Amino acid sequence: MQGQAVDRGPPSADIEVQNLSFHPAGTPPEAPLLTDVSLKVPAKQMGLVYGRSGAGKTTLLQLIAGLTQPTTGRIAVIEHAVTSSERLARIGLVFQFPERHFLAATLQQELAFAWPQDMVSLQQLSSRAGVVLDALGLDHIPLDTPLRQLSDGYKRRCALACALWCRPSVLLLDEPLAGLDWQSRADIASVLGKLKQECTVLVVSHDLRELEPLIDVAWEMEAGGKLKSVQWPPAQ
Ligand SMILES: Nc1ncnc2c1ncn2[C@@H]1O[C@H](COP(=O)(O)OP(=O)(O)OP(=O)(O)O)[C@@H](O)[C@H]1O
Repeated sequence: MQGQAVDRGPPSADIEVQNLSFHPAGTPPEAPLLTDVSLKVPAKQMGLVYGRSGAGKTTLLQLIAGLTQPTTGRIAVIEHAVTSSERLARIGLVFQFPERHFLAATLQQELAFAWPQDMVSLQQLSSRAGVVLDALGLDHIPLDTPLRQLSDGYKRRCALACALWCRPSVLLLDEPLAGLDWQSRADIASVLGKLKQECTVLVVSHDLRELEPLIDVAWEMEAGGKLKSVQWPPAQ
């Protein structure tokens, strides 16, 4: 990836989860989705949660992002000099296969959803676009290119651009390499390495190859949504 560092935005933050349990209504009492989950990813590090399909990894990201309320436990995204409402706006969440959920026809229109133009001046918008698109290697793509004409790897970069638009301190990524060819996987892994210089990143994945060198701390999610801390890098 060409590009410069993503931004000189707010300081990045620790992600801290303490004794989190999630037991949605309608699920059997003996089978919580998440059980006493605790983790901490220090600022500007990348954390990984891996584990089998259906273990509860995506659910954990949704709870950290505030999309769902935990049954018990505490979630903190700790940074300096921001209010709690600002903090909520500083989490970028990218779902699995985000390109399937684009709302607009072009990158420019999709970015406008991420940062409605009436909130900022045109000058701010175009200067922010320059920084984000350059960081993601999208600077050579005309903003009015139809998203459907882009390769899967470039669509994935576009989804990351939308998540970065509001200068998040924390990025939560669900299977960021899923469904990509080897070249795109390598390219996106390289992008993520760069994003880590600016944001704290938590990735959930069961697909580790390209991500392995980027990971600082890792946990395995076991059956019953229990999290086990693992040595990283793993012993050979
Ligand atoms: N609000 C909810 N109520 C009931 N069941 C739920 C709720 N949210 C998630 N689930 C179920 O919890 C399980 C865990 O789902 P989740 O998507 O978090 O797992 P995952 O580890 O991310 O799996 P994958 O790797 O396949 O994406 C699934 O069986 C899902 O259907």
